[in-house]
Amino acid sequence: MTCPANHPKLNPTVRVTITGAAGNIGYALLFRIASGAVFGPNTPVQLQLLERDNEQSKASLNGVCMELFDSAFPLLTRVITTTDPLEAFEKTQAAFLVGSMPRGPGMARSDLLLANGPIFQSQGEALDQTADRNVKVLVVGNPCNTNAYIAMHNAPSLSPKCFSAMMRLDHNRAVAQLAQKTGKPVCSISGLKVWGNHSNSMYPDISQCTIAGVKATELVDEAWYNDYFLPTVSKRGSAIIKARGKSSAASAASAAIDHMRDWWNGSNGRIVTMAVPSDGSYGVPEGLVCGFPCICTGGGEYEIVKDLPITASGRARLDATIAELVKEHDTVAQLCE
Ligand SMILES: NC(=O)C1=CN([C@@H]2O[C@H](COP(=O)(O)OP(=O)(O)OC[C@H]3O[C@@H](n4cnc5c(N)ncnc54)[C@H](O)[C@@H]3O)[C@@H](O)[C@H]2O)C=CC1
Ligand SMILES: O=C([O-])CC(=O)C(=O)O
Repeated sequence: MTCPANHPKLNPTVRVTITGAAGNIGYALLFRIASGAVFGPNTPVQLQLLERDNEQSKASLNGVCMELFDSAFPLLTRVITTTDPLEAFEKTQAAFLVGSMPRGPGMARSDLLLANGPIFQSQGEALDQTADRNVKVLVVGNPCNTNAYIAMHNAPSLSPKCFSAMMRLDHNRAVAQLAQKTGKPVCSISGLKVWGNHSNSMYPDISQCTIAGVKATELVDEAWYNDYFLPTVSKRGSAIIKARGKSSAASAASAAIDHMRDWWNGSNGRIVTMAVPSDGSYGVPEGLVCGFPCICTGGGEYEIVKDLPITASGRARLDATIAELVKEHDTVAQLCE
C-alpha cells in the first residue's frame, strides 16, 4: 500500500465532524471514514468528534480514540475530541449529526422530538458560526427530517442546500428487498427512490425502477409490493429494535457513508434518495426536508430529479407523508425562530 504521506497526488485534508461519536452508530462510522470510505484513498481526514459533557461519554470517547490510534490509519491526520459544538464544527466541511437519543420498542421516531429537537437547534447555531461555508451536513439523529429542518433554520448564514437528512438507509433496505425477491444483484437495480419522511409513512417507489434493464413492476406483482415490500421497508427500523434490543447501527453507518460519499464525489448519474429542503418540486412545500430522488453531480452538488411521473396511488402516499412532515415541522416552530 502506498503511504499517503509520500503520495504525490494527495488531496487537501478534509475536516469531518461526527457528533455522538462514542455511540453505537459512531462506533461503526468513524473507522470507515478514517479508512477512506467516504472521501477516497487520496484524501486525508481530520476527525472532530463531539460528545456529551459527562464522565461516561468522555471516557467512552477516549476509548474509541485509543482504538482509532491503534488502527494506524494512513489517512487519519488528526483527531480532536470535544464537548463544545463550536469547536467540533470549526471549519468543518462534512458533518455527520448523529448524537441524540435513539427510540426504544413501541416508540415512534417523532416521539423523540422533545428530547432531540433542542440538540439540533444549538448545533445549527454552532454550525452557523464556525463551519466551512460549503459544509455538507447529514442529519442522522431522529426524527432526522425534522431535526435537519431545525438545524437549517438555526443556521441562516449557510445555504439550505448545506443540509440533508438520511433516508439512504430506507433506500438501501428497499434495494436489498428487491434484490432478494428477484434473485438479481444489488448493483443491477436502478431508479428506485423513497419519498417523504423517515417514518412509517415513507413512500418507497419502484414505478421507474429497473432490475437488470427490466421494469421492476414486471418482475414483482402488486400484491407483493403492497402487502410485503412496503410494510417491510417502512417498518424495518422497528423490526431491528425488536430483534436487537437497540436500533440499527452498522447498516445506519453504512448508509451514512453511502450518502456522504455520493454527495461529495457524485453519484455517477445514478438516482439516490436524499432528504433535502424542497424547492417546491412535486407539490412538496418549499423548505420541507423531504426524501426526493436526487442525482449528485460531483463537487458536492446535488439536484432533485424533476418531472418524473407519479401514479395515482403513489400521489396519495406522497401526499400522506408530506402531511406528516408538515405537522412535525409545525410542532417545532418555536425551535426555528
Ligand atoms: N436516519 C436513520 O436512518 C437512522 C437514525 N438513527 C438515529 O441516530 C441516533 C443515534 O443512534 P445511536 O448511535 O444508536 O444512539 P446511541 O445512544 O448509541 O449514541 C448516541 C450518542 O450520542 C451522544 N449524544 C447525545 N446527545 C448529544 C449531544 N447533544 N451532543 C453530542 N453527543 C450527544 C450520546 O452520548 C451517545 O454516545 C438516534 O437518534 C437514532 O434514532 C438510527 C438509525 C438510523
Ligand atoms: O428505527 C429507528 O429508530 C432507527 C432508524 O431510524 C432506523 O433503523 O431506520
